[in-house]
Amino acid sequence: MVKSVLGIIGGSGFYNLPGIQNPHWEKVSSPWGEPSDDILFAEVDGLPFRFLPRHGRGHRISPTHINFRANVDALKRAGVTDLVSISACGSLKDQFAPGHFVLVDQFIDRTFAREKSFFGEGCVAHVSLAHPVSPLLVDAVEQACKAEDIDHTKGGTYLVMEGPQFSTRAESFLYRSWGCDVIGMTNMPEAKLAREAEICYATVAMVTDYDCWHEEVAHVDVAAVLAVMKGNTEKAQRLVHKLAEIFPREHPPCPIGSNTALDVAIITAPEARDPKLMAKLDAVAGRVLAKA
Ligand SMILES: CSC[C@H]1O[C@H](OP(=O)(O)O)[C@H](O)[C@@H]1O
Ligand SMILES: Nc1ncnc2[nH]cnc12
Repeated sequence: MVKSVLGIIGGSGFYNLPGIQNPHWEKVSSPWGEPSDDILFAEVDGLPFRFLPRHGRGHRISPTHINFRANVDALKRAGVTDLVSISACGSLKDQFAPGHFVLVDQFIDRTFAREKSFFGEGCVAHVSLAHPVSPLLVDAVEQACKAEDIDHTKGGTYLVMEGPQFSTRAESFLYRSWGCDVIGMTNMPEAKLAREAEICYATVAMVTDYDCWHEEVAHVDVAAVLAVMKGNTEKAQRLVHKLAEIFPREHPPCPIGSNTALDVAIITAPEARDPKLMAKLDAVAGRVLAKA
């Protein structure tokens, strides 16, 4: 049995986790460049725990400039088996009011200025993203929400926009017409890269605003986001503590194969693979490369 290592990526407003046992920040180097920050290593009742602030402490990095590959690779090197993203988002549905948490299960990726794969020239891979989040991990997050009495909905589609500007009203209405539930700027390519790295992934999308489609609510700005974010972060920190407390110490196999995604993904013949790229893939694809 594989031992679980729980990783959290903290989004806007969530840059640290007070009250955790044996915390220390460690620099984890990655061949994919600079991660957003050092990683906070800690333990919760024997469960290894890792935390990375997505925008860096002090919120220095905008969505487009986050090095998602370095972040996911560094978390993989830090041993993470399960990764929960905690994200601020806009709501595209009346029933998801500010303060509500949506445990997203689908994404539409509209980003266009980001590196989206560890693979490419010298080794081509196509992982499945039909089910981008890992059901057992979402179940555990939901259990923690219930235990902490956090108002939440399981399931929902997160539209990922490039940003950093918020949407136009026409865009907001378009995404509503597509049936999307929430909107943000960060969960792609993060979810794609987690799948390539065989890390189980889930997202807690914490609603801060109604974007700009609502007839009775002013369009989103940073002040509106900040006004709700503090309360959301306090709830998210409680949620993370509870999740770590209840999380299975032995990692169950993922029913959708998140942790074996590369078994059927790499198409490049072994003799045609670029040794330089293969060296960079040592952490992400180590499990399958060791077998080859
Ligand atoms: C400060 S509001 C916009 C900002 O917040 C969200 O980031 P994160 O997912 O890291 O919480 C959103 O995607 C934008 O990057
Ligand atoms: N309305 C919105 N659009 C994109 N990202 C967001 N993050 C928080 N609110 C958002």
